[in-house]
Amino acid sequence: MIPQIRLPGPAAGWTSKERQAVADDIGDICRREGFFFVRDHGIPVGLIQDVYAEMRTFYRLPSDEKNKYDAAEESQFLGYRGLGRERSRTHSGTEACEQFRIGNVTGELTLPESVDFYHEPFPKSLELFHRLTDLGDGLLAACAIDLGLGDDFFTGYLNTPLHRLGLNYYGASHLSDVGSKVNYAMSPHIDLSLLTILHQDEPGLDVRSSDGSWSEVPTEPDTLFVFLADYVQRWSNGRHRAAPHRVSAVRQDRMSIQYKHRPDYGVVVAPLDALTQAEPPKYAPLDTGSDYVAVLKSILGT
Ligand SMILES: O=C(O)CCC(=O)C(=O)O
Ligand SMILES: [Fe+2]
Repeated sequence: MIPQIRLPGPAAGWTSKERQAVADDIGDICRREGFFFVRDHGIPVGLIQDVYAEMRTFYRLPSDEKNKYDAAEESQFLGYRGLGRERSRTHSGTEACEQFRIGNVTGELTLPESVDFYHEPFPKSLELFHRLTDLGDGLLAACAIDLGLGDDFFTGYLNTPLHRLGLNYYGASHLSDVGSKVNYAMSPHIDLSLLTILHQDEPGLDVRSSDGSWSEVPTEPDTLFVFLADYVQRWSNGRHRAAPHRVSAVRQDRMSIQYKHRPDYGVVVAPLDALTQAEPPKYAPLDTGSDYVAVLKSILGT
């Protein structure tokens, strides 16, 4: 059973007392499993439905239209990843889905088009992106409180953050179209983010608990699924757990919306001194700029 947390409404309006209450509610869960549902997050279900409508419109376009938005290092990996474009990190094939990313870019890298170009097909998605950024900030502050770091610990690393909204489409025939030899549509992984907030229109997401067992994440229209990811786990020296997840072999059309809350470009994430006194560092430092670009280049083959 996945825990469900009731939030005190839209995160942009949380008082420090409310943030503390959220920290009290999620702290134990973050330390044990790192995933949970949230209700009463203040994001209208209608907005989420509008995003699915935008996705349906986009993914029905002919390939040459979609490929105009092709994701590459030059686009800071915003844009479209067609079927067969993203390599699996765990097997020799590709992920069995089409994807689109919108989000922020960094001034430290160049972008050939205006960022608005990539947001053009997705105005409602951009609105959702901003609301999820508020929620990500609030949940991250609650994590920081639970870790004893103070609620604004992460804000210094979030000046021009590279948050991302992923819009994924898993078509009923995509697994066979890419000749997949494995029984899942997206390989098991943890996200390269601080935390991720996800909504799915159909089941398909599986999450791995700390005892190693996988369970299916149910679909609940008015709740969001939250899981912790690499950077929080690394920074906290594993005190907060990143949740491995995958997408099972999908036999019908399925869409997911995942918001990845990310720090600035070029932050070196390493276990914090304050959290490595009892235990030695378990994770190597990771650069949210060069290391992130290297991972994306390796999976997108650019
Ligand atoms: O589609 C999903 O439910 C999960 C996708 C995912 O894990 C990702 O894009 O990182
Ligand atoms: Fe993921």
